[in-house]
This record gives sequence, structure tokens and C-alpha cells, in this order.
Amino acid sequence: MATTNPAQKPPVAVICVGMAGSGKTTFMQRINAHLHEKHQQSPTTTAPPYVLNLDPAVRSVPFDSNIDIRDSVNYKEVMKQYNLGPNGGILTSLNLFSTKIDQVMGILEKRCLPQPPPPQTQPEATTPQQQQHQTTLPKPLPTHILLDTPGQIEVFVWSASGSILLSALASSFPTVLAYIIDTPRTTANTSTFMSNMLYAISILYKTRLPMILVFNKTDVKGEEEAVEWMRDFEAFQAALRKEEEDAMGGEGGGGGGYMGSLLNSMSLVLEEFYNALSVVGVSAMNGEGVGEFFEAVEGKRAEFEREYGPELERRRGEAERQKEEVRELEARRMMRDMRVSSKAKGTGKYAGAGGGGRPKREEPETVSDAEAMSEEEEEQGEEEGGLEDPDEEEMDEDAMFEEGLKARYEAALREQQGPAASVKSAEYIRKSQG
Ligand SMILES: Nc1nc2c(ncn2[C@@H]2O[C@H](COP(=O)(O)OP(=O)(O)OP(=O)(O)O)[C@@H](O)[C@H]2O)c(=O)[nH]1
Repeated sequence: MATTNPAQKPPVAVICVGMAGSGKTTFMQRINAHLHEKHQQSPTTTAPPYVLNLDPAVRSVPFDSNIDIRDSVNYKEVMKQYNLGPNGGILTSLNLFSTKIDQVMGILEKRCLPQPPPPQTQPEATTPQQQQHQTTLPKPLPTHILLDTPGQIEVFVWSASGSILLSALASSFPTVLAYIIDTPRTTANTSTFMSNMLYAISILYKTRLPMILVFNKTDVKGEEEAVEWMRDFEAFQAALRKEEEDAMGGEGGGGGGYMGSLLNSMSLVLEEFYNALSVVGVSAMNGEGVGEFFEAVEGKRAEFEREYGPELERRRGEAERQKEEVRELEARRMMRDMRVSSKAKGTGKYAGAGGGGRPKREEPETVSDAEAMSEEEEEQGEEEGGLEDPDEEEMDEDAMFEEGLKARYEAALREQQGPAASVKSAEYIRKSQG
């Protein structure tokens, strides 16, 4: 049996986000086809990518996905059942899917990360040629995990389930965001361009993952103008001035007045942000620029390992510590429950004279006996410094636990047998106590 190659780097997860209609799905199809081609060229060293579709509302996807949200959540049913509109339906579908994140991560890790060799059983008789074949041909793993996200970008990026999915992915794999931009539409005027850039910043800030700006549809309009606006703020300001002049001439377009000065200052502020981004021009339609995109992905993988890795490690440690605390709490609770049940069986310290518990007090037979006993008690109290009886405190605590246990039994019975049963069981408990 061929094992996986432990020396192979873990695959990088590429998450495609972008405004509706920017070309995410077409781009996914293109990069998926590119990686499949690479696999066909050298099937022994590269595996096809692992593909996930997280868009529950898409009718059909033009690529085969290994995990598809539509297999586990029916978007239309969700809308009907919860009486939701399209965005609420997508959000709820993502929420439902994110409850299965452990299973999804389990599958991804199994399929995409090197697995430990199987435990040694009886060594089978193999020829030297077979042995050589086994050691020299480890199973290649996917080099990329590709994710398509819903067109309603905010539903994915700004929802709790989106954050859960992203952070789970980033805690196991180097993760890179590909922000797809519709180049012809974005460069139509400076305000659309600036709005799109601000959106990209907000996503970068929210997810804290490395990002590649993918200027798509370069077969219609090249990315040069957009890149120039990013790299040279004077060029952007010149374009802005031109739009203002056009607007004065009654042509519409860009913003004058406060809008112009806002865009002007923005272009200066954003310089630093632009420097942190990788930019590529791509045509998802004809495949132009896909090679450059994968080079940028490799650059961002290195950045992830360098800058985001340590932060993730810290967060993972924090989560592990919290889990440990919860486990300890559970263990303590269980120990207390066990103590309660041992008392019920008559083995605890309050189990009566026969059970080795606290000896029963003798009843006074005469008034003088009672006086003598109360004097004795007072003396005892003084000897103990007048402190509260510790047993009394413990009994209160025990009573609380018994109450809790009873409530849990009742809840379990209620769940099993419905509301009528819970009334009966409550009566039974009352009677058995009385
Ligand atoms: N000319 C050209 N058209 C493109 C390119 N990429 C995508 N398109 C077109 O843009 C439109 C939207 O593409 P999709 O891939 O569906 O975009 P999307 O972002 O997945 O859309 P949603 O799922 O609605 O968010 C389609 O008509 C595509 O054919 C490209 O590189 N060049």
C-alpha cells in the first residue's frame, strides 16, 4: 500500500471571495482546471485540488466539488421552514453547515495532510521490487484546497459561521484569501474603485488573513489602470480631477466637493495597505494570468507561515487551555454526582448507624435529660469556637446537588416520554421522598 508523503508541504487553502458577479465561480473553475492539468502532467507527484463549495444558493457549479454545502443543507427548505428571505436563507444554511465543521475538518485533514503509517501487522512477504515500489511512490497529496463562497459576500465574511469556517481552516492549513474584482466595472470611476478597495480592507481587517487582489475579466479591460491607481496616488488624483471636470461639464461620473477631497485623502491613507497586498490581473474566461496567481499564492503561503502562524499558535494554545478548564470542571461535577449516588446506596457517611455514618442522637426521656443534653451541646459548641457545623454546610451543598440530579432525571424522563411522563415522575419522586 502506498503511504502519503510526510515531506510534502501542507496544501494551501485558497478562499475565493468577491462581490456578486465578480466572477468567483468562473475563476474557481479556471484555477481548478489549471491544477487538474498539472496533475495530469505528473500524476505521481501532484494530486488534484480538494474543492469545497460553500454557496448553498447556487443552482449548478461548473466544477466537481469534494464537499458541497448543498449535500447537507437544502437552502430552499431552510427558507421555507424558517420563513426567511434569500439572504437569511444563505446565512442560516451556513450556520447549519458550520455545526458540522469538526466533521469537515476531519475529512480535510484525512485527505490533505500526511497520515501516520498504519500500525505494523504481520509483515507480508514482498519481493525487493515491491518494497522499492512502496518506498519510492508515496501517494501525492493535494497542493491546494479551493473554496467558493456565496455571492453575498457579507453573509460569509461578516457572519459568525463564516468566522468559524475561516478560523477552523486557518488553524490547520495555510490560508489565503483571493479577493476577486470585476475590473471593467471597478475602474469605471474612482469612487467605485475606492469603494471596492475599502471593502477589501474591511475583509482583510476582519479575517486577518493574507490577501491577493485578483483583477478579473482582463480580457475585457486590463488591470494596468487599477494597479497604477494603487501604486501611484498622483495618477489616482489625476483621474479624480478629470472626473470632477467632466462632472462640472454636466457629464456626471466621479464626485466633486467633499467626495473628491475624501477620495483624495483616502488614496494617501491607503498607500500602506496597498503595499501589503499582492495584485494580479487574470481572465477567468481565457486563463490569462493564472500562472502569476499561483506564484502570488506561494508568496502569501510564506507570509502566512511567517506572520499569521505564531498568532494562530497562540490562539490554539488559548483554546486548549479553555478546553482543559472545562474538562476539569466536568470531572469535579461528576465526582460530586458520584458521591451523591453513593449516599443513596447507603455507603456514604450519612447512611445511618449500620452504614457507618453519623450516629443517631438518642431521644431524651425526661426533662432533666433534655437539659443535660442541651448543656452538653452548648459546651461542645464553645469548644469548637462557636463555629458553624461544617456538616451542616456540607448538607446544604449536598441538598443542592440532589436537587440538581433530580432535575436532570426529570428532564431526561421528560425528553424520553413527553410532558405527561414528567408530571408522573415528579409525583413519584415527591411520594418516594415523603
Ligand atoms: N469577459 C469575462 N467574463 C467573465 C470572466 N469571469 C467571469 N465572467 C462572467 O461574469 C459573470 C459572473 O460570473 P460568475 O462566475 O457567475 O460570478 P460569481 O462571482 O460567482 O457570481 P455570484 O455567484 O452571483 O456571486 C458571468 O457571466 C461570467 O461569464 C472573465 O474573465 N471575462
